[in-house]
Amino acid sequence: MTDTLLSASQLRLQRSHKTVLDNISLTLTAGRIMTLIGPNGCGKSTLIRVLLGLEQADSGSIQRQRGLRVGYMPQKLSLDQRLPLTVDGFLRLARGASRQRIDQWLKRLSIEPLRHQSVHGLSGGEWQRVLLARALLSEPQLLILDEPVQGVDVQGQMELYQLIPQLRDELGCAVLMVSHDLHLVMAATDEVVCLNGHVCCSGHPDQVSLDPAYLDLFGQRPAIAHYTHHHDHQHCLDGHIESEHRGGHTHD
Ligand SMILES: Nc1ncnc2c1ncn2[C@@H]1O[C@H](COP(=O)(O)OP(=O)(O)OP(=O)(O)O)[C@@H](O)[C@H]1O
Repeated sequence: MTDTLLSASQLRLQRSHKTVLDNISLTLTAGRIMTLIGPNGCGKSTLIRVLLGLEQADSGSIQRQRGLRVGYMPQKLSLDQRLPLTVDGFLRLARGASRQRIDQWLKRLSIEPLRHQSVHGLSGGEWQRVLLARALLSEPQLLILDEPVQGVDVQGQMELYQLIPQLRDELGCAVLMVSHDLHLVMAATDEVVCLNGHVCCSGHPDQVSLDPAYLDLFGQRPAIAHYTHHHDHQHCLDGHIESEHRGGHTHD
């Protein structure tokens, strides 16, 4: 099947006598978004590292499409604080970086004004967008995002989860992402895999949210009441209001 970019079969991995991954199989297909969800320590990041080839499973197999271009946004990236590095300089270090692509993704992700800023002074949300830009520089066929919204405020989380399907449409890529909250990613995913060492359940988010295995793991949570704020204008990154979008109220 030509649309299959990566397929993993019966992955098992033990660390210090603990079974971290137990009989995991999954298939990533062009144009589809898969979300891994599960409690802390259930093996999400380890699975991603195994799929990326950064860690070796004890058994099982992984087949990748030949020459597959993968963009990876890690959960953590530690940079030496003593290293003077601007956003532009950081992005230029990435695989696939070219002047044109850096310009393109800085604009597309609305972080152009950060270009000459030090990476060490960025807010959590700004840093996540820079990491996303870095993952996109190789024009990936498969985009892997390990907790892309950590450190991002609720409004920013919504915006990022809206952006991900848009990027999928623009690039035609597959997306594999890790999230802690099924309700937040509901609209931004085609398939959810609920992990707890093994695959507890998987399928469309509507199905998974009602699956007894999911409810066992996460409990019968009350529906989350999201605060929805209908903004009638847009802000620049420095906090000013963009005048063409200014609506019925103003800020100091
Ligand atoms: N090298 C190792 N030695 C021992 N245990 C390990 C090793 N690597 C991972 N583990 C354990 O494997 C489990 C899965 O870790 P992993 O980071 O994949 O979880 P996660 O689902 O991504 O967690 P979180 O949501 O907190 O990021 C954890 O219990 C972790 O302690």
